[in-house]
Amino acid sequence: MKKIGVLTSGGDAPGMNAAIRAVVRTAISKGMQVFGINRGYNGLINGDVYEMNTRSVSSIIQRGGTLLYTARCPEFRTEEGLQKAKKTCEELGLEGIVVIGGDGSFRGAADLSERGILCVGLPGTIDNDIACTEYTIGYDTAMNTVVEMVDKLRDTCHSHDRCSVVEVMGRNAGHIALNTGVACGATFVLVPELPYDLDEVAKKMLETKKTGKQNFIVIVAEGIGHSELIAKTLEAKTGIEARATILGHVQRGGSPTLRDRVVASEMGYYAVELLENDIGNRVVGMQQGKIVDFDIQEALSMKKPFDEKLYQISNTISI
Ligand SMILES: Nc1ncnc2c1ncn2[C@@H]1O[C@H](COP(=O)(O)OP(=O)(O)OP(=O)(O)O)[C@@H](O)[C@H]1O
Ligand SMILES: O=P(O)(O)OC[C@H]1O[C@](O)(CO)[C@@H](O)[C@@H]1O
Ligand SMILES: [Mg+2]
Repeated sequence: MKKIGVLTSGGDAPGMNAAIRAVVRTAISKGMQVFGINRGYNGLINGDVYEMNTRSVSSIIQRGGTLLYTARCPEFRTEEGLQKAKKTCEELGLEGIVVIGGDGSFRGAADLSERGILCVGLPGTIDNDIACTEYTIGYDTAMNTVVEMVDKLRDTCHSHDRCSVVEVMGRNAGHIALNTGVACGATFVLVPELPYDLDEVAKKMLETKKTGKQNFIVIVAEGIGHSELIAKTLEAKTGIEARATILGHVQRGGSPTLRDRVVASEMGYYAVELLENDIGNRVVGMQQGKIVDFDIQEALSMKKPFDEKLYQISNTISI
């Protein structure tokens, strides 16, 4: 392959820029031409594409967001949209595309691969909810943002002897909630993967209060939601004043951590190696710390286990 494209799609994630940089520079170092596609699959449909060089990606490794912008593109789910995208690729001579995004973006990448444009997916989402990989680009940065915010909430909870109910992102996955809960010493973590009972949460708050505990953090995963109602309910059940905070999109921004920059660089390099060898319809992932790749359909059919051991550890030591 001599000409490839790169795009970002779905929700953005810190480290996407580091991945774009790695793709562009690896491709150029291998004598390939590389084109940036703006706003996900929209750019492919509308021909919003430009040739990149080594300097196009200068000084972006430390920046959050994505230089190529991102979008959700309903038209790409139609045959007409896919044919328009294919036509853009054929006109430009693009033989392969690196798609940085989540599971939806990978479905689109599989559809385009089936139509002759070989795509390689890189997992870019803060949620870490992609089954074929232990790690997704953006996860570490988002969790560190949550930890920084919850530490601030802890300060004011401490001053007022309160409970802070903090809702964190993760769509239908509780990985961010569980890990940040452990890291912030949360009394309870509520995740969509496991059943919960607010009577149990209240009971634990009251029991630990008896031993001298004066302030409380309860982490609620986005998939559970209703954090305002949860705060009110816990206040009514315990008599401890509670406030809800929904952290929201602040979790999607910011300068990527070392881990996100390094993993994004490794995965970007790996994706170009696949395309260089005319291998497409693959998703790049990490297994036991090593970068590996899977057939897209196989990757999409996998199920990600939830770390119940860590949940148990969290409950045991937050007393
Ligand atoms: N089944 C599908 N077939 C073809 N294209 C799809 C399909 N699902 C999603 N896409 C394309 O991928 C884009 C991104 O998908 P989606 O909005 O699900 O985000 P994602 O990649 O899963 O990322 P995240 O969940 O992290 O935000 C969609 O807007 C659409 O263009
Ligand atoms: O960009 P939007 O549409 O607000 O998406 C928010 C969703 O995207 C994510 O940030 C990443 O998948 C989820 O955690 C969240 O549910
Ligand atoms: Mg998704």
